[in-house]
Amino acid sequence: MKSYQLVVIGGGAAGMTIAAGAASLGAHVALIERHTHLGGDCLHYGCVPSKALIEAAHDVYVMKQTAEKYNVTLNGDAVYSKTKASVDRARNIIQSHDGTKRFEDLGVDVYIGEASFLSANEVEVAGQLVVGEKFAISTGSQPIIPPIDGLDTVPYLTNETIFEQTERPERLLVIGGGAIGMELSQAYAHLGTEVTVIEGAKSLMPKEDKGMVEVLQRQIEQELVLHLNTTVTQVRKASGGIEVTVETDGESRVIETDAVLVAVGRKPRIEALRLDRAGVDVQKGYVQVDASLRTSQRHIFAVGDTIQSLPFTHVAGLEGKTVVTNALFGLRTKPDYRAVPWVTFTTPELFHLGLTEEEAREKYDEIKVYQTGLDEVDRFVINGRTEGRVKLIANKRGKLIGAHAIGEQAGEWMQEVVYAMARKDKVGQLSRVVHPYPIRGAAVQRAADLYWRERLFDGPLPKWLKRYFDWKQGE
Ligand SMILES: Cc1cc2nc3c(=O)[nH]c(=O)nc-3n(C[C@H](O)[C@H](O)[C@H](O)COP(=O)(O)OP(=O)(O)OC[C@H]3O[C@@H](n4cnc5c(N)ncnc54)[C@H](O)[C@@H]3O)c2cc1C
Ligand SMILES: NC(=O)c1ccc[n+]([C@@H]2O[C@H](COP(=O)([O-])OP(=O)(O)OC[C@H]3O[C@@H](n4cnc5c(N)ncnc54)[C@H](O)[C@@H]3O)[C@@H](O)[C@H]2O)c1
Repeated sequence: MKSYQLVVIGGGAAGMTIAAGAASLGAHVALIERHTHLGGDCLHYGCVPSKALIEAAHDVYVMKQTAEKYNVTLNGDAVYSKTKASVDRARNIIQSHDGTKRFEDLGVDVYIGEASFLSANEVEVAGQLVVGEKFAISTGSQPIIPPIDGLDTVPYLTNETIFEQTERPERLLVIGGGAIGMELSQAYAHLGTEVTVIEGAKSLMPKEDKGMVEVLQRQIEQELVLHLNTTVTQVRKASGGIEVTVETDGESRVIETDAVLVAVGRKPRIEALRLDRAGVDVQKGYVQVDASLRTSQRHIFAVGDTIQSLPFTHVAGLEGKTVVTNALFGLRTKPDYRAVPWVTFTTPELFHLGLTEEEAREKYDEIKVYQTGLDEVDRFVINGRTEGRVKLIANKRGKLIGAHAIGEQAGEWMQEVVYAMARKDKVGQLSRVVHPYPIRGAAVQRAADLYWRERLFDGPLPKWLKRYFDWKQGE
């Protein structure tokens, strides 16, 4: 039996941040991971392989578009083993930065095995007893598998298996039109797969600003088949592949496919932890925490995808840093979620910060919306990639409360708005930032310029100025 000042359970984005931070400050730390590798979902089954796949698929898409544009004939299809090699390469390199050795060098004891609480201060892992003064639960999440008749009779894919496929399916049916569904369905479509997406809701990506989703939907519908407001009622093996029965407005139809990807959301991975034995409260499947990320047992913290905050790697990191100081020094600091952006890496990219227009209208009596199409921004015109828009949302005093964009590389050039929101800037301040001509970020400035145009030209000022200049002329 060994005892530690801090025991971190789960070696993903949040757990690695906590273990490295606490050990660097000199604490005695244990890090427990059920897989033989650290890195968590983001590195092995999430962000990294998905972005590598998207990038490879994007290369193929751009290559085909470019060939068509310049009248070049391409022979043959992209070989999937090369795409898979890009995915493996990205994972391997990043894994080498985040391997067990890095943590052992920092003085962390790494335990490999699935942890379960025996009591509020003891966990068992691979037959060993580990005792802790403080604990951090960072065990992440797992895919939700909907109760669809026959789904378990076919080898359906999830984010945990799709990146291991060595062959590209000719036909892919994706259940769920959210972040994973959109990113992966489009990537496979770009690689040449015939893709069908089944989304239960009336629109794609319900958490996103509607104006942005409209643009995405227009693009997506050119590349794959989309069924909204549709449910899957049955899945079964057939001689030619897999038959999926779907229902829209009471009407059934059967779709034949070679593979099915389930992407209908995620839930915390906490069953194995036996939180009941530690006395940690769980509600609706999430670990309950207060604003300082303490659970119902004050010495046990929970972070990342196990709690009901924002399920992103950068948020897991933000929460992990908060836990280091709170657990080691007994502080009550809170993660600041006010300026947390996220990006869906579709083509074009979808950027989200703060309130959507729909949420802002519900929350405030009066809001201001400043938006511009990318066809009004020179760099997008030059590149011939004008599909997209930027929307800045402000309260009646002009303070930024939301920002959304869809466009080529929107995740990169919208970052200046995150800085502005974190500084509690007004929209007008973004207009004063000098942007080198002709970068894509000028789209932000162009939308922000509308703030001044409204103030200067839509009010009484132009009338007064006209009178003044008429008077001067007549002097
Ligand atoms: C396909 C996909 C794409 C994504 N893309 C992005 C993206 O582009 N950007 C972004 O910000 N987010 C993305 N995400 C979300 C992101 O992956 C998660 O929000 C992030 O990984 C959460 O970090 P975490 O530390 O909470 O959990 P994880 O990174 O999943 O780490 C949890 C770790 O705990 C381990 N564990 C679980 N139970 C136990 C146990 N009992 N004992 C020991 N160890 C245990 C797991 O094996 C895992 O290693 C994506 C997710 C998916 C599925
Ligand atoms: N770029 C990124 O940052 C990124 C990328 C991928 C995933 N993620 C993270 O992973 C999380 C999970 O992604 P996800 O796509 O699984 O979930 P999601 O919540 O984003 O989307 C799930 C979708 O499935 C639909 N749905 C639910 N049940 C259904 C059913 N039975 N039939 C048809 N449709 C159904 C929902 O209406 C929703 O649109 C995201 O919330 C996000 O935080 C992030």
